Amino acid sequence: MDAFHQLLVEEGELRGLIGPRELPRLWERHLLNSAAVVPFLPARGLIVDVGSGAGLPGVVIAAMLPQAEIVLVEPMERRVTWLHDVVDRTGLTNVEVRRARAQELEGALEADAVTARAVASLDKLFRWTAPLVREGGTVIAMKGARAEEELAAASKAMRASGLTNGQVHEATTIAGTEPTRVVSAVRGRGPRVR
Ligand SMILES: C[S@@+](CC[C@H](N)C(=O)[O-])C[C@H]1O[C@@H](n2cnc3c(N)ncnc32)[C@H](O)[C@@H]1O
Repeated sequence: MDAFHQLLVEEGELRGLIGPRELPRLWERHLLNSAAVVPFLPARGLIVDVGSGAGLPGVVIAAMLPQAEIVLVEPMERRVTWLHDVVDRTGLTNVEVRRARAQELEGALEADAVTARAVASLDKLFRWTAPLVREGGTVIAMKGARAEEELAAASKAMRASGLTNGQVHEATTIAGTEPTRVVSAVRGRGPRVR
């Protein structure tokens, strides 16, 4: 985590990944915020982070769950290059980087959980990520203060994608840091309705 933080400090702004105002608050706003999803994930198995960008939350998850396999999915070449550099320079051995849009990977991955932070509206996310999750697996989306409203608005897309049990959880890592909202949904049994 320290090595990742250091890389973001040294190169994050230069490589267009993080705004200058974010640098002093990388730990709280980005790294600890990303760490808040970890309790919602399995300690082992395949976890796919869609739209990883600078590596959030995927790289943080990989560092915190060394027994899980993490696939970072990112379509932008520049960001994919960065993610490969991060993997090389942090020495993480449980990470694979895939250059793709989530929608292009249907049938290619059967994840135990898929995560996404600041990637798209929930209705889009449900449609993009549900096909990447095994039955009984979970979709985990990090959302802001309006998570409940967004979940209500996306309930049709959630069901149409074969997901059930949509819930909003408030999550924090250490006392004093701003809580974040985590939306979870489970891939149900039965045929998906499109
Ligand atoms: C606002 S950034 C957030 C990056 C990171 N998750 C974070 O929290 O800092 C959104 C990222 O999602 C990626 N993205 C956009 N559409 C996508 C799609 N259909 N599939 C996968 N990634 C996508 C973008 O290239 C971008 O890197």
